[in-house]
Amino acid sequence: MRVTDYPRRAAYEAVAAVHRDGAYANLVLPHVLRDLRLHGRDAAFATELTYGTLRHQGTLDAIVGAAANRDMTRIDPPARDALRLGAYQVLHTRVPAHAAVSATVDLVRSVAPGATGFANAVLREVAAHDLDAWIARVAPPYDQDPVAHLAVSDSHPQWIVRAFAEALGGDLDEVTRLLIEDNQRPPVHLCARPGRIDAVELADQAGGAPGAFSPYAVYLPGGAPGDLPAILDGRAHVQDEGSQLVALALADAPLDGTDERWLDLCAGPGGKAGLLGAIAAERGAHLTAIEVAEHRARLVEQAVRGLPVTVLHQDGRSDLPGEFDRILVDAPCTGLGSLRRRPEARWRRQPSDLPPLTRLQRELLTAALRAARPGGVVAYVTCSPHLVETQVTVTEAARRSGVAVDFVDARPVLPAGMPGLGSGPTVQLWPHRHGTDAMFLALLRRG
Ligand SMILES: C[S@@+](CC[C@H](N)C(=O)[O-])C[C@H]1O[C@@H](n2cnc3c(N)ncnc32)[C@H](O)[C@@H]1O
Repeated sequence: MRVTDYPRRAAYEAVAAVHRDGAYANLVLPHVLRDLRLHGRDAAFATELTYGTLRHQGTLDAIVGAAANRDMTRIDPPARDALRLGAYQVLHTRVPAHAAVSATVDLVRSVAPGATGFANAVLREVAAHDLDAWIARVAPPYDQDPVAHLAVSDSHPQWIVRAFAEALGGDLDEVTRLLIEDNQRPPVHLCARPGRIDAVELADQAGGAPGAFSPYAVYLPGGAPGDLPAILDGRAHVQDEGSQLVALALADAPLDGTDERWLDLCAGPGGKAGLLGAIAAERGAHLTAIEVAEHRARLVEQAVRGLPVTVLHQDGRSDLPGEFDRILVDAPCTGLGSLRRRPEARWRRQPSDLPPLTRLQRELLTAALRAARPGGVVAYVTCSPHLVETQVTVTEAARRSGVAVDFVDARPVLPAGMPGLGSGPTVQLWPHRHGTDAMFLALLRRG
């Protein structure tokens, strides 16, 4: 393989590892880039190819399958992944079609030698039409079946498009904007830890800009923020602005009486515990952070070093240590609200994931409601907008908890002037409305 093709080779290795080994792109790609010694523009191109191909896989598969005149499942995995990468370059990048085709054929020659001629013919057919023309050919007509059309045109499984449409009240224009946003490279957000560094100073140091909503958010134009001094010494951490906002909403929810004992029931890896711990330090409160997975409990310990936080490695559904004034339930969920950040997640998640997750969510929220002192506040949070994980879980847990529960309107607790917060009392944030992950927030007060 020519040296100039190492970025494509890297993207192929990463995409193949995702499909073959169940790898996560964000974890495997850095290893591949290191092994192939790719930096700078080559690494950026390999990253763009990997993430873009995985995000657009639904659309690409429909097109490649049509161009090959056979179902994608009948193409051997190495040739299949190489064709996806080639089609991505042809249809979604500025790489000239002839260069994309010949580079992909070179790649196929090394990973699936018997399929070289086939790959050449299929990619030439792909390159014979532009993306819009292909979508018109392969997607069901929008006016007959808009969900099926959007699933192909904007590369999401149908069940996810349907779930988004339900959460957005059936507004298909908004659904389309959301799907388009899910296919973009997400910005990196930092959180300037209260009392440690302010957002303006962090923005200056990082070459970013202060966020629109969270007073602690900084937007970065790109790059890897891990080596910033403020991150290395614990004054800041990487965190989506929506995650900051829901944690802040718990800290700022109105409360009568004592306000010293805070609980984070699902703390790993510790993003929200880091922010809440920094606020607790300023207010003289103490946070207990619970996490059931041992390695994630260790990550929480690292994230809260120097803060008034006790980390407990245990199941959050039982033996909670006493009564609390404020409790965060950042529940395990499908993660459908952060598909921008995990390009393969949409193809891995299945509707069958929902029943066990929603049971766990109900049990964790019930345990939290029972552990809140009378008058205490519980924030239930998911990074999924799926109604079954949001409204249904909250309503069911409140009904079955055996304690009196009132909803607190979450909208006035969020920063003034935030648009698109709906009719309350719960709040759903959206990538296309707020530039955040699609975080859900319900604030509940124990009677
Ligand atoms: C959405 S993540 C929390 C993210 C975290 N709050 C943050 O901001 O970094 C959910 C966490 O709940 C943990 N978890 C799952 N079941 C649990 C249980 N029964 N008790 C406590 N934690 C649990 C998972 O291991 C996972 O780390």
